[in-house]
Amino acid sequence: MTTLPTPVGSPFFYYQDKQLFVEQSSVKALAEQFGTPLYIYSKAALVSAWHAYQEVIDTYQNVLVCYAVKANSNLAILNTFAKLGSGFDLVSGGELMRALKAGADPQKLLFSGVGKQVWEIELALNAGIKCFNIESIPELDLISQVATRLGKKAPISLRVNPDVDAKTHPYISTGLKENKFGIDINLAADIYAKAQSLSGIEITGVDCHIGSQITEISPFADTADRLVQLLSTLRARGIELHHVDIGGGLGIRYTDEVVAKPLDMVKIVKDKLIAAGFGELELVMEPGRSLVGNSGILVTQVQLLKPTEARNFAIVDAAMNDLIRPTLYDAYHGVLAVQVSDKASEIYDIVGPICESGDWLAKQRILALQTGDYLAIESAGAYGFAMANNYNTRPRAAEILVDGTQAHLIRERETVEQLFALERIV
Ligand SMILES: Cc1ncc(COP(=O)(O)O)c(C=O)c1O
Ligand SMILES: N[C@@H](CCCC[NH3+])C(=O)O
Repeated sequence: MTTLPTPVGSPFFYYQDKQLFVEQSSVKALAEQFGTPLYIYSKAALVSAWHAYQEVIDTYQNVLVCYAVKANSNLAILNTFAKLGSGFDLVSGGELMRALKAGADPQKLLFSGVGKQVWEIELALNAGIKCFNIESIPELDLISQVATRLGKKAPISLRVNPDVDAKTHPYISTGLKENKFGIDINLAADIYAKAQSLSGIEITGVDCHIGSQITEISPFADTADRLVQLLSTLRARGIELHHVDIGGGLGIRYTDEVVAKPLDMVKIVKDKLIAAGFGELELVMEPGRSLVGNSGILVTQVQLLKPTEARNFAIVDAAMNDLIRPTLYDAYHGVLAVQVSDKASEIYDIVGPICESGDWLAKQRILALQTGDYLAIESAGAYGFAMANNYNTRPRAAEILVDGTQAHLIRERETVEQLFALERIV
């Protein structure tokens, strides 16, 4: 008897007759129809992930969830969340244009990031976004100048760096003193006082984001303690805010992680705010990965098997340019056979065709493989396609959104001609 693997994270990916399905659609049929490498997202999984945040909104009312566009910025994904009522957290003018194109409400847009440029600030001011999350004093001055020139006031939060340990991978931790992000929380009260005196600035909130793929609640609790201290200092100085933005960062299950629900995390933060007399402030959140990560897979086809003395390599048609997380963070992604075989299993490293030793997607996985088989790389909905690139002149993959039995092509596969269309021989 062949035991079927268990997909992680979402019930919308499952096996039926040894075949992997996304909702009511066969992954093999989609791979044959659209080719590989292929990103496939489940609409039901996206909506279900949103519902975990809707539960927070329903429980506490005065809550705004702003999906972090960087995690997966496809217009169809943004539109799905916009229709569910989501706002968006943006880090570039490009993301702002995407969000507007996808139907975002400008009043639910946040602009984060350490290096906002003048054209991006102008675009955001003219769109009438909810808030700029400010990361430094020079940025505060710049935004005030641009707003004054346009005859506007820029609504701002200071992104404070609470110096808490998010207990995650160092490359995706952002709330420690040595990270480039945010403003030292101990300096924030004075900078708010300065902001009050700037002609182009309207203070509306405080913001923080301590890192990504956080699985424990305690770093959020520590952050809430630090925020409450700051809010009290500001109140004593006569500065009242409208909202508290606790950022994103909740993790997902890649293997066996047990991750807190958004409501459980928010309850701890809200309890602290309420106890300190700040319960009436609007709560803003910027989740990315937890809304999309386990809603997507990357499907790839085995090109050939290459046994060597040290390793069995399965060389597949997806590579580090399609999904860079293993190479960049040593990240683990589950690998599922799209069609489970009764043949004997072996241990494989799943690698791409790119000329880098770091070009691997998974190591030491037990699989029964032959040339032509399809594999699904799990938990690829967040920071997958969004971080894809064209290294080795590889066109980026197509993207499909499955809704029940229907599959919508939401991004065509790039062509090689498109990759050099902007280049000139001189
Ligand atoms: C400012 C900001 N907000 C939100 C996010 C989304 O984070 P996550 O995908 O971990 O929820 C990020 C990325 O980590 C970020 O840098
Ligand atoms: N790209 C990272 C997350 C970074 C989040 C950006 N602040 C990842 O794949 O895990």
